[in-house]
Amino acid sequence: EITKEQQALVKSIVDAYNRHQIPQDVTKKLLQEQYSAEENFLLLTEMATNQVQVLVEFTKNIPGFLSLDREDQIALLKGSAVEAMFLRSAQVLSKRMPNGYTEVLKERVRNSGMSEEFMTPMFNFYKSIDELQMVQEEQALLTAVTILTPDRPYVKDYQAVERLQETMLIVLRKLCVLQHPQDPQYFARLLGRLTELRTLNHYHAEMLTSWRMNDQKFTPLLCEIWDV
Ligand SMILES: Cc1cc(C(=O)O[C@@H]2C[C@H]3CC[C@]2(C)C3(C)C)ccc1N
Repeated sequence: EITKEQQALVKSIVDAYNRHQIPQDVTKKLLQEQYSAEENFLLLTEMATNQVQVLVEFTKNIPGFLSLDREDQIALLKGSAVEAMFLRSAQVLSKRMPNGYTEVLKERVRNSGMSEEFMTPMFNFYKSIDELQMVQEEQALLTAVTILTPDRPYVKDYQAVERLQETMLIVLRKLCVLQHPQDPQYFARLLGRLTELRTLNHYHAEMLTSWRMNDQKFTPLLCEIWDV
């Protein structure tokens, strides 16, 4: 019951999602560089900067995104960057990574000057995403749904964004029914993760402030996307 048009939509989104992955050199560094707090923080900065670049490239490939008002495109990117990054890194951190990466990244996050109060919700989120065992179509569509959230600050044409998000949600729901026939609540649980994601915005904003206070170095791209 997925139409030809919807199949084409899913294919283009999954291709974009896979085309813009985190380059191997960033993940390889995770295993090689030494473990000083400074080195860890620099690695996370590089990882975050890269994830924002990957996010921008992926977003440009979401059918219809580039036909939105230019300023709304920026508002959606800035409004969803944290959530999209946590979704993407949840996949990087998921068990399916080559063994050891997950633990190494967790260790580096733990020893990077990030305080415990952000660590807990972050790793709880990673665990809840891992339990869903999403297929790549679901991961890519859920990221597109997150980016196309109409109620971000400064979005002017709410309806235009809502229409695009609606298209993605309809396809995602069909995919979930086909992919998890034994679990009729699966789609609802996926959307529940988006609610959990929004709470991470708050923790992330505080994390940025605490890093700022310790005069930690950010890259220009990270300063631009988060107005720091
Ligand atoms: C401004 C700034 C932000 C981050 C960040 O958001 O990191 C993200 C939070 C977790 C989710 C994706 C991250 C890279 C993570 C795995 C550390 C990392 C370094 C940095 N200088």
